[in-house]
Amino acid sequence: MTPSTGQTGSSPEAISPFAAIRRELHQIPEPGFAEFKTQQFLLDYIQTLPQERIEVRTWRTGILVNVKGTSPKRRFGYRADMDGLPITEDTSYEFRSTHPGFMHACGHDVHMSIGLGVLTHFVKQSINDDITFIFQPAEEGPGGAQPMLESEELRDWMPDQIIALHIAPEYPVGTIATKPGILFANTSELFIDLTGKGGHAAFPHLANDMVITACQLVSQLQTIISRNINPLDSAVITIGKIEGGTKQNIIAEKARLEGTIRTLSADTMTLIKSRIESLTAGIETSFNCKVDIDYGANYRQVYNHAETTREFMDWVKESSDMKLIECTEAMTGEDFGYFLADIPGFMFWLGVDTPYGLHHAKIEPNEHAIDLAIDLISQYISWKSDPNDK
Ligand SMILES: CC(=O)N[C@@H](CCC[C@H](N)C(=O)O)C(=O)O
Repeated sequence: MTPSTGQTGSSPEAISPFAAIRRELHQIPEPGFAEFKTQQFLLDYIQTLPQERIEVRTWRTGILVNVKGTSPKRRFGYRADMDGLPITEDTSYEFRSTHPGFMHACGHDVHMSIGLGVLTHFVKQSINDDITFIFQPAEEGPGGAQPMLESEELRDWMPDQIIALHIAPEYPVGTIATKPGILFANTSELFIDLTGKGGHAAFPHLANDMVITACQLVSQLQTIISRNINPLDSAVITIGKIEGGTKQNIIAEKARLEGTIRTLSADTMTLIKSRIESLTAGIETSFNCKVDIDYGANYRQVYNHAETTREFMDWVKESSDMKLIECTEAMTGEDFGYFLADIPGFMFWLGVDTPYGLHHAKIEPNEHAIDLAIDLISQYISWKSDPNDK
């Protein structure tokens, strides 16, 4: 765990221990609730720390660590997500994913290594209050936050205030961005199965072609955004995957659309789902087919606690070396929203300065952000836990 190669593997620049950990994690991305190697890697690292003031529990493929304070009055929480994405990596790294077809393309390797860094800090340097470190599986789906919050394992280590971060490719290293109130959207996955009548390519009049039907439906779905949503509101429907048919000269009996819906309000989500159901009912009639809709995982919005977030933002401006941007909300989703529904706290964007966006096969977050984030969060929690304060 002491690689001496640089950011892309081609430079001889030395890297920090937590950037080295990130590289180890980067090589073993796993799907939600199958983060077995990731869990073991984290447990192995935690085992190397002094054990006197920590307790460790596992929950499915997640991990909870309790760091005991010296005279606790409250409990802070840091949450990191653990899962990778089904993307074939195309970075210039020497430490690319060793799991074909999977990649940490959403920064969860960075989030976890920052979690280990902050944990290491507080194991070595005690504070008054307790801290729960939450390594949460399945953020990309089907969603680990909600069941983890309901788990026995978390119940007596439930934080009074919680923090999480997400890497932001578009911001420079040394920058964080956040805002009070809504930061990330409400999301719903969307899976639509179309079943018609297959047939010979030469006899379209004897079949009900689900490729044509799927194309029509994709176009109709976009009219919900352009024609049914108030232009002063915001919503997104993205169909990210289409499957259909079996061969070029066979009319497709089946097609499947896979996508996601994003809204800034719960009411708009309800409206969109109702419009999808009306449009698909019309598709059933006009294309003489069967349509099945599955909304998959639904995440509630990430809503930053106003007072706590404003206090953090003021502290960053006055007491840290990081540059703070008060950003606008984004249509990304995050099941950390479930934590924030129960516990005051906030999420912030961490600048990692890379030209490729989240979920891109070429994304290469700048690892210098890791140590900056570890320092920032450690200092903030220490400040909050100071008995002379608040
Ligand atoms: C930060 C980020 O990229 N989050 C994901 C969360 C996925 C939620 C769910 N699987 C969905 O697609 O609705 C995102 O895609 O925004």
